[in-house]
Amino acid sequence: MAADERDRNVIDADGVDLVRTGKLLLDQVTLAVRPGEHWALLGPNGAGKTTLLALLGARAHPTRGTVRVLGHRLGRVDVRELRARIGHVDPRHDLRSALPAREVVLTGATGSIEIPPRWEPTPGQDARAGELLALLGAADRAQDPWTTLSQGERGRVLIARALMADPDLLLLDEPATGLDVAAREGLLAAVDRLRAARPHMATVMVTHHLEELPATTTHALLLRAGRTVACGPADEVLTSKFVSECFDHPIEIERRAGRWSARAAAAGGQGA
Ligand SMILES: Nc1ncnc2c1ncn2[C@@H]1O[C@H](COP(=O)(O)OP(=O)(O)OP(=O)(O)O)[C@@H](O)[C@H]1O
Repeated sequence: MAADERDRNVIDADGVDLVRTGKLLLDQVTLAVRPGEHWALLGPNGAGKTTLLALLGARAHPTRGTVRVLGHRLGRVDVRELRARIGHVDPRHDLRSALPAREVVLTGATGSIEIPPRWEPTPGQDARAGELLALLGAADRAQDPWTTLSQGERGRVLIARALMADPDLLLLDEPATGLDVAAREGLLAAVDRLRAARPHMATVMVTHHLEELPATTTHALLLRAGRTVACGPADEVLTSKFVSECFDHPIEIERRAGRWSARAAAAGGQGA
C-alpha cells in the first residue's frame, strides 16, 4: 500500500440496502474500516453476514447506498481489478482435484481455482508460497494433496492462498467452523501472527461464535435480520446486552486474556 493510502478507509459502506428476489437482506448498514483494524462480523443464521462479506469483496452490489472498497466505489470500478487486491477466504472453495497444498496457494497469484494451463510461477511467487505456508504453520503440508487435507489444514492453505496477492483487505468467512479445539487455537494463533506481520492490512472475519475470535480483534459489527444491532470498538460492542439482543437470547459475555467467551445468562438478568 502506498504511504498516502494508509490513512484512507479500507471500507466505507454508507446506508447500504441489498434486495434479492424481493427480500431485504441488508437494511441501512453503515460501516467504516481503517487500515490495521480487525473486525468481527457476528450474528445468527440468516443475519446477512455472508451477504455483507460478498459486498465487501466486490462480489455483489448494493441496491441502495454506497460501498467504497480500497478507495473505489462499487459500480464505478472494474471489479476484477479490485478483487485482485482483496483476499477472500471462502470455505466453499470449489477445488475438486488433488492439487498439492503449495500449488493451491499459488492459485492465489492467478486468481483461479486450478493452476492455469502452461502457467509457471516465478521463483519469487514460488518462494512466497512457501513463506506463507510457513507463516500459517502449514509448511509440512506443502506437498500434500488438497483432497487429503483436514478441514483445519485447508483453512490455513486458503488463508495463505488469499495472501499471495499481498492484499490490503482480508475477508474470512467462518475460518474456524468445524475445527477441533487444538486446530482452532492453531488457526487463531496463525491469524494473530499474520496480523502482526502485516500491520496495515485490515481484516473482516465472519463467525457465529465469540470463542472463535482472535485476541487481536479490534472492532465488531453485530447483525440481526440484515440490520445493525451495534457497531464499533470490540469492547463496546461485544457486551452481554448487545450480544443478547443480536441473538435474541440472554447471553453473558466474558473477556479474559484478550479472548471472548459466551454462555447462557443465569435466570434473573443480563449483565452489561
Ligand atoms: N439470492 C437470494 N435471494 C433471496 N434470499 C437470499 C439470497 N441469498 C441469500 N438469501 C437470504 O438472505 C439471508 C441472509 O443470508 P446470509 O447467507 O448472508 O446469512 P448469514 O448471516 O451468512 O447466515 P449463516 O450464519 O446461516 O451462514 C438468508 O435468509 C438467506 O436465505
